[in-house]
Amino acid sequence: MQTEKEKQGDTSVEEYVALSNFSGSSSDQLCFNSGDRLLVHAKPSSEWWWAELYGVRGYVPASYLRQDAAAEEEEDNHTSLEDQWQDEEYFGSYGTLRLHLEMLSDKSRTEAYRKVIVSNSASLRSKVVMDLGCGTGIISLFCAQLAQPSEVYAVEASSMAEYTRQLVKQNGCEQVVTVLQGRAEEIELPKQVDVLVSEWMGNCLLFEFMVESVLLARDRWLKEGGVMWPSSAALTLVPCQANSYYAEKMTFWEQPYGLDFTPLQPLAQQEFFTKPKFNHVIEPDDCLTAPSDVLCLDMYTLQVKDLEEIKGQFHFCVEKPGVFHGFTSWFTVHFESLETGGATVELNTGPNSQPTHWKQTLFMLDRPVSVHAGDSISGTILLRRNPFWRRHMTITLHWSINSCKKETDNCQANHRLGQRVSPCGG
Ligand SMILES: N=C(N)NC/C=C/[C@H]1O[C@@H](n2cnc3c(N)ncnc32)[C@H](O)[C@@H]1O
Repeated sequence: MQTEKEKQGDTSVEEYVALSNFSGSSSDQLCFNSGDRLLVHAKPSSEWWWAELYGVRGYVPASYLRQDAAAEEEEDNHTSLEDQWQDEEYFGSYGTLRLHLEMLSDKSRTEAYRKVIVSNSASLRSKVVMDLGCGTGIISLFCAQLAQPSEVYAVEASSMAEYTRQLVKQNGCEQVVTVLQGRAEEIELPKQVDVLVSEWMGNCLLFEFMVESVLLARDRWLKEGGVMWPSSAALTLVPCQANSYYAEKMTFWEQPYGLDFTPLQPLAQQEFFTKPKFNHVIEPDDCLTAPSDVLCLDMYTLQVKDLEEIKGQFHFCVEKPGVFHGFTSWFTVHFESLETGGATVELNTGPNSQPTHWKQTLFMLDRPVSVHAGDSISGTILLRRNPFWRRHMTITLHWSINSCKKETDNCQANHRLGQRVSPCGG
């Protein structure tokens, strides 16, 4: 039987299977559905391929496709959904103390949740609370100690749950707090809840995609009119300088020990500047413009399907001359008051707030660009969830710099374009 390749008589054509639906966002992109068999004619980049479906050709995202043979292979030793969520590794990592110690040692984060409980203690009286992904149970213990809810369901999927039960007992909270071990989207709660509280935010806000579990639990267990904590979340971006990082990873090769190692600089760019730097600490002075919230999530209306692709736009006005090395991002979440008109609590992980264990995330440009006051940097950010590895995403930044140099007495805007595609995952 002739394969598609033989039929096409075109040796370079390969057949791939679509893993997920894709609705293109521009006329040169091909729309397809999960299971469609596409003919890939060219792979101009690692991100976008030129493919054909039912005789129509267009660009398709490579991460949505599996090589046909591999797809059959996968069919045979079927990759389970748990594997696509990497549950064993993920919940295994939360079964040890390392990450819980890091989160508990983060005063800014933990105090923010305590402040939410304290400032809503009166309204929490007789309420039913779900603490999703409770870890050691710190938020549930705050609720039981600092307020008088009638029930707190502390849900934890990892093996930490058995210790959390001991901590609840050790602190005399077993009358109020019930620890339930299991994935929040699978366990049964005794009743609906008035408040769903969770500390789900990952790097770049969404990495780990624990937020999906929060949304599923909201739809299943939150009473009509119930409260989500956090209530909203925003991802913030700012064009920035990163002189020390640039010096450390790039300038270094110019003259190590008096030798010229510059032929290694293209390697350094590929190895150090094509992936996000998660543990970056940006100084306020490194910001070239005012920061801007590029994505805003409303935890009451956000749907799981919205998480596949989230788009934002930005337009930054450069305030001072400097070197544009890249973009830095961080997030802020807000906790609305249980009382109408009550004070909102904010947890801001940016450079002008108390440091947190998330720090900030730096996306380096391939090469730095000098900018001047009055220039503008505008473009788009696209968070695209990986259709296969469900805790991962790719962040794509497109930008253009419009600079208006008055050197020749007239304003010639010169247009410099850029793109950074960053895989955000393990
Ligand atoms: N990354 C940040 N900020 N926090 C990570 C916080 C993760 C904690 O929540 C638990 N967890 C995560 N997802 C679920 C789920 N669907 N059901 C039950 N427990 C879950 C993990 O085992 C950690 O203990």
